[in-house]
This record gives sequence, structure tokens and C-alpha cells, in this order.
Amino acid sequence: MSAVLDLKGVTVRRGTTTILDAVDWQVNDGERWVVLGPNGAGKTTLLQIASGRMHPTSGSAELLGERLGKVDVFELRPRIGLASASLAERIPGDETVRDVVLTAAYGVTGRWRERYDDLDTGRADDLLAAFGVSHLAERTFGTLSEGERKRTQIARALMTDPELLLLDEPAAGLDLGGREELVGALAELASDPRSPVLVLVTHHVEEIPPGFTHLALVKDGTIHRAGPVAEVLTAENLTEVFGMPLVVAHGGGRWMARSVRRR
Ligand SMILES: Nc1ncnc2c1ncn2[C@@H]1O[C@H](COP(=O)(O)OP(=O)(O)OP(=O)(O)O)[C@@H](O)[C@H]1O
Repeated sequence: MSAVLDLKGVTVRRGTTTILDAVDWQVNDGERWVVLGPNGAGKTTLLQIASGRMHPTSGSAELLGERLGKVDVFELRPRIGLASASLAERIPGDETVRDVVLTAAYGVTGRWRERYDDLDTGRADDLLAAFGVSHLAERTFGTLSEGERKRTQIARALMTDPELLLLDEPAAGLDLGGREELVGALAELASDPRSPVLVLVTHHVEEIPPGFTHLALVKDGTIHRAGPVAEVLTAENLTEVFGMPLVVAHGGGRWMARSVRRR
């Protein structure tokens, strides 16, 4: 089993703030990780490092066997798919849904003079179908619902056939139906052996799709616990990370958490 992500002592500082504090984290081939933790814990910063969009202040980060700082990140980035709110903001509202996915082949948003061949167009259409948004291919991104946007963004992140797919809060802002559809689509992705290694950031245990294998609990810029989901997702660990008494339940491949009722 080879390491797809290997972080050793990764620290990120901005001014006097330590955002990540000596993080050690290894993600291996075939694994599907959830990164869970409260607001401000450092999850997005961790994904910035994992996607090669930020360098650690100290420590070492190896992505797909390449050490950050010693590799051309522009060659590395197409091998890593990323879907996040900040990337979505850069997608022009008047871009068609098909082009939102297609333009990822060149790592751009907004179609200009690039030429796409039939293979690219075919792949974009297959991805739109896989995420249930084929019927929206000619619509503009700006007219989509939040759930349709999220599914289009994941299709876009998969366009370059990445070896690692990073999803930063893909269910944020979705209603119950939208969340359940997305969790279902991610469960399918997780169960497909051809899928890339997956890392999903979320605030909610209810959003952990069946088939995700590992969990990293993040707190105060550190990975508090990491390992197989069933071992790490305990009431004790969640209580420590969220700083309040919590209980956890598991059923039908899904998880839920709630506070312990006070008498
Ligand atoms: N450039 C910066 N300068 C100073 N502090 C920063 C900077 N960027 C992020 N932070 C702080 O670092 C902490 C971690 O931020 P990050 O966005 O990684 O957390 P997060 O776990 O993704 O949070 P959320 O769940 O709220 O999205 C936050 O307290 C944030 O305010």
C-alpha cells in the first residue's frame, strides 16, 4: 500500500497564529477519508496543503510521492481534484454546466480559446450523467440550485481523472433531500474501486457516506485522532473534539450524533 498523502510535522503559521500545529497524517491507496471537526479547527487549511495550494511553514508534505517545495505544483495539481466553496466562487455564472466540467481539462474556469476533443467532451458528459446532472448540461451554472452546483463541482473535480479527490464541505447549504442525494452519490463513488482516493471534509457525522473507511478528527490545528471510522467515531472522541457531551449512534451504514440530554 503506497502513501498518497504523507504529512510529517506540518505546521502552518500566519503572523502569530498557528493554524496547523505539527500535523502527521498518512493517507494510502484505496482509502476513503473523512476529516471532521468544529469551525476553525484547520480542516480547510489541511486541504489546501493536501491539494498543493499552500506550502507548510515547516514540516514536510508529500503528495502522490512528490514533496511540496521540490515539485512543480502546476504539474501536480491536475492529479489532485478539489471541490470547495472558494473554487466554486470563481466559476462564471454564465458558463454552461457542460463547460464548467469540460474546462477542468485545462485547469481553467471560463471557456476561451482552448480546443477540446471528442474524448474530453465524452468524459464530461459521462461525469454529468454519473452525478445526475446530464439534463442540465446546457443550463448556465448561475441558474442551478445549490445541490445541482455541488454535483457539477464534483464532476468538474473528477474531469482530469485525478489520483486524489478532495471535497471541502460538499453538503454545506443543501436541504435534506439534496444532502441525501449527495451522500448517495458519494457512497457510490466510494464503493467503486476505480475511484481515486477520497478525502471529504465535513462538520456533521450525518454526512459521512457509507463506504468511507477512515476518519481524522481535527481540533485546534491538530489531528486529535485518526484511523478506521468505527474505531475513531466514538462518543468519547467526539465529546473531546467538540467540547460538549455527545453520544453517537450507527445504523444502516450511517452515523448520527447528538448532545447528551441534561436532566
Ligand atoms: N491567513 C490567515 N491568517 C490568520 N488566521 C487564519 C488565516 N487563515 C485561516 N486562519 C484561521 O485559522 C483557523 C483555521 O481555519 P480553517 O479555515 O482551516 O478552519 P476550518 O476547520 O476549515 O473552519 P470552518 O469549519 O469554519 O470552515 C481559523 O481560526 C481561521 O480564522
